[in-house]
Amino acid sequence: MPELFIDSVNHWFGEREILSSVYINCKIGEVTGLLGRNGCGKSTLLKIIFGSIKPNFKYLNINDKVYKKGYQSKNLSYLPQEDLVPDQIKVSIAIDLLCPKNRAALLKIDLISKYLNTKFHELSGGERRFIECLLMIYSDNQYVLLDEPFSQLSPLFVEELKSHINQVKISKGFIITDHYYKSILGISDRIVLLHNRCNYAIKNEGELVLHGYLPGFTA
Ligand SMILES: Nc1ncnc2c1ncn2[C@@H]1O[C@H](COP(=O)(O)OP(=O)(O)OP(=O)(O)O)[C@@H](O)[C@H]1O
Repeated sequence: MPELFIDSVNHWFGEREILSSVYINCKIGEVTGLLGRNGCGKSTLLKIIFGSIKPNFKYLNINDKVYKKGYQSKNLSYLPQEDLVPDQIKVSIAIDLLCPKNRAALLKIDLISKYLNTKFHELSGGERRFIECLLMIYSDNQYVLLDEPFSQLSPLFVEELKSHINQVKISKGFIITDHYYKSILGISDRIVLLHNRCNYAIKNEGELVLHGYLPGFTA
């Protein structure tokens, strides 16, 4: 099955080791949920996969080909925590640039058709985030990295976004991180926790307590 995986990720910021022998993957048809405490290195890991941070070491493989930077595969979309599209670009132009093959599907979405001729800086923070997430979900690429897609969104937008991810995931692989952990648990086929610089495969919510991500009861 086609797959993106990154192995043996090692990264230091100055004297501090952030990631140590980290592995994460996603297959086509799958959502991998990435959880972890503030500052544990989730965004750094996504940036390393995309290629905007050069780590001390990593092995990145996308569809059986090795890459130095994920974006060089021309098959990887990445939503950073920050704004994605420049302020002065209109929604319609962003669709042409990022999702030409899926324009028709995007035009069926109410908020997109409403704001087609609107510039990104004229949208509210949540509207902008929602549309930027959709641009990545419906991008022409097979693999999609989403860094905190839900955090600025009202509950209805969160549900709508989850439904779009479910609709397209048959032909795509996602790695998604967010602190709306219930949404991540709900939408993911697998959960990876970053903790103490390492990755852990998580089988249930109890293990998130065990590893200190969720608060738990002590005897
Ligand atoms: N450019 C940088 N230079 C030095 N340290 C950095 C840099 N970027 C991030 N860090 C540090 O690396 C650690 C991991 O940061 P990162 O943004 O990857 O965490 P995160 O898991 O995404 O956190 P959050 O959930 O709060 O968004 C943090 O302690 C942060 O202070």
